[in-house]
Amino acid sequence: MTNDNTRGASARTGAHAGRPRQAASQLSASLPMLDVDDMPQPMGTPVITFDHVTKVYPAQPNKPALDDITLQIYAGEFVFLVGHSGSGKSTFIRMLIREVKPTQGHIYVADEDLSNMRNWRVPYLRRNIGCVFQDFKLLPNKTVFENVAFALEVIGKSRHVIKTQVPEVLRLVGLQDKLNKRPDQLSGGEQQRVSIARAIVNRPPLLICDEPTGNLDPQTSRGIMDLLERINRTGTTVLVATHDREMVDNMRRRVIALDKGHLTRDQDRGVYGFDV
Ligand SMILES: Nc1ncnc2c1ncn2[C@@H]1O[C@H](COP(=O)(O)OP(=O)(O)OP(=O)(O)O)[C@@H](O)[C@H]1O
Repeated sequence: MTNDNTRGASARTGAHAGRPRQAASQLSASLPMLDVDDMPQPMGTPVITFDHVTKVYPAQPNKPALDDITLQIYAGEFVFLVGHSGSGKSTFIRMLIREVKPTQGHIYVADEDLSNMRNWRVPYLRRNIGCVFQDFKLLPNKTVFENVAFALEVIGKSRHVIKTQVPEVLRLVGLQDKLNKRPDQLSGGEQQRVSIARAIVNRPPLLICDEPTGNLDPQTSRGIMDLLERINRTGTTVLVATHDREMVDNMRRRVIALDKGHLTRDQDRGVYGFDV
């Protein structure tokens, strides 16, 4: 596959050498919530920078999971990460939340270099990144309200904040009538809405979704993508790793394609583009 990089030059330049480091508590402030009407143009400070990032897992020393990836994602963008199974999408995401460190190169989230980040700062990083996974990861014995509230409790938010923000976010995802249901009393689409509500209840500037529609039928998937698009319109940067060809082709957002660990395409208003 050819490297079809159609992004503007400004989206690919800008090494971080010499930039001041920021305290973890300043991450939110440095990732402004933009008021975005349409598709935002790359501008301002990148939310995510990959600077010649390579990841080699010890179990596969001759086959990098990611190989020399350089790219930037800006505040307010909606980006699809696509590629065959094993192309490196999950590794890309796991590195962003510092579950995995690069073997070479640097990753910056809001100017903070994750390679040098002290372990005690990692929870502060993760407060600023909402995560949604294919398998929802809800707590089965807690209600919808409690599942979302838990995300605020663990970071020490007051009962007043919880009482205000949880119903508000559940209204946003259309679950205001299901506050007292347990996950096993909900459909797959509703469970995914709970997990999205949990991911955004603390208003993170960055939302990362790994196969958010992988377990859902096409109509339910469209509802989830509409919701992600609405969240993006409030200014949240959204990164979605997916195999969902129909969704990517319909939404025509930025597409970053990986193939065997290589960045093969980075396209505005892109398409899924792989033969099945
Ligand atoms: N913990 C690990 N140890 C060794 N190799 C790994 C590990 N995790 C992933 N890999 C390898 O790294 C490569 C990229 O895997 P990754 O899971 O990032 O791909 P993916 O695109 O997310 O795949 P999928 O769509 O199936 O989830 C694969 O060759 C995989 O076997």
